[in-house]
Amino acid sequence: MATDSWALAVDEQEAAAESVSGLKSKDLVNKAFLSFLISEDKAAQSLLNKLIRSNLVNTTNQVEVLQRDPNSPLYSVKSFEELRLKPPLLQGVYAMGFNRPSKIQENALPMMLAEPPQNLIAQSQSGTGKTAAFVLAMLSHVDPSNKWPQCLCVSPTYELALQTGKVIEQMGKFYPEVKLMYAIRGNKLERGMKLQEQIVIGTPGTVLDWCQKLKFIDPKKIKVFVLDEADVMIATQGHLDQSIRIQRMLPKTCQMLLFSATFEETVWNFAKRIIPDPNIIKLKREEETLDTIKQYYVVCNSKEEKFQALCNIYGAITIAQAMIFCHTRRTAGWLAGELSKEGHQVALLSGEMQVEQRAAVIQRFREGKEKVLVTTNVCARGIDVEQVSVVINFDLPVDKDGNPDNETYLHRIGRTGRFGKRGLAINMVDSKFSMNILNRIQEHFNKKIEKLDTDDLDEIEKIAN
Ligand SMILES: Nc1ncnc2c1ncn2[C@@H]1O[C@H](COP(=O)(O)OP(=O)(O)OP(=O)(O)O)[C@@H](O)[C@H]1O
Repeated sequence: MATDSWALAVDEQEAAAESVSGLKSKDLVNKAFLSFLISEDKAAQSLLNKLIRSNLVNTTNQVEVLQRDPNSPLYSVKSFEELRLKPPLLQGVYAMGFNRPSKIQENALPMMLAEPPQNLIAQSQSGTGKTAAFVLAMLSHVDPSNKWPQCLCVSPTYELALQTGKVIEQMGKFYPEVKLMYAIRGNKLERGMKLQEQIVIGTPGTVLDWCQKLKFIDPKKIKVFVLDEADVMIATQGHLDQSIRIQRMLPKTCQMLLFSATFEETVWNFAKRIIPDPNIIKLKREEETLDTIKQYYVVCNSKEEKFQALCNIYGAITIAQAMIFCHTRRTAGWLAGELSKEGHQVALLSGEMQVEQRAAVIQRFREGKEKVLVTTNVCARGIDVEQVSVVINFDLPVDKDGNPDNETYLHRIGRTGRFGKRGLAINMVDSKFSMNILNRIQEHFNKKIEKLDTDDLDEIEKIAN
């Protein structure tokens, strides 16, 4: 981030922090609730992931397939040719730079393109090719000579719908007869009109209105129904019911597809309710491990001392890029300011930034324009920055009850086996409380965290080897 805009961000942050300190307790509760809402904003996180991702996420895990009819042969394809796609679609796929189907696509595409249509519930982490898969299925099933909606896709938010719409436009670039319409709030149509576009993508509330109240869409003519980001969907009040109400209007013959990045019990229950007789495809997330990470802790008495320890570390070893986690926005803002004064190029990821602004900060960091990324956990959740060799827990991760947040600890510093790069993690301890958290984290993972004396430059130098 350029110094000016960075300074601005810090100013804003500090102003926010000051306004918090001046609040009465009731307001503080509201503020806490607000930040809880932000932290739980799955839709924002999902969008952020989409915006910053440039590549397919590969995993070494195997896809699990559960077929509705276990006797029917299981097809998987290793090339797009095998799918016998319409030529303009194959052209679209190649123009997007896809050489071969991703792991999940190998199994999902033959199922989705089969005749008669099959229903599918598919779960795999973000970036594994789900969107591209269902977009291809929708485009394949459309009959462009019929001028009415045939495919309906619901997404949890306007922004996510737009992102999927972009993929439809890209992949359908050589298939201009197929038209797309966005069913999103603000897209006002004349009463009594009937849509001519073959694919409609939108948010559940508007899609429901367009099918039921305004009758722009005849749900009985829908051939493919896609419910995207089911985990995000059910986290939003009202979306679950609206999705079910849309689904009930569709004909029995309609193909129903549901996608989710995670599979908690609640998502499962919803998926089973909404998708009749499904095939199921699951691709587990690659486990993270601490095996290739050297872990240290430093004992300090205050945040100023922690900052000094950090400077000593920077003075002794060369750090290509580091990510520093703080507990609060206020600390993050302060620390970014101090580091900047020391001449570091600092990026600050802050909770009140718009999702696009956050994506831009991460993108710049990825490109190496900044060497240090200071952030709170809330902002960085779900973001994998594999290139970072050093992670500093300026504050240790704790949950809302003050217990160690082991999962977050692992996610911050762990690496997936495949990338296995060596890493360095430094934990700052500044009280009995945080020492206790550190010990419990150590016990939980059964991995020793070594003490580091940051006043001893020789000792610090050794950790870099
Ligand atoms: N077969 C493929 N070959 C190469 N790249 C692909 C392939 N399929 C998808 N991609 C690319 O990989 C990235 C992730 O794909 P996609 O968005 O479809 O995944 P996703 O599982 O839907 O993730 P999300 O839910 O976050 O969107 C995109 O940049 C997409 O263009």
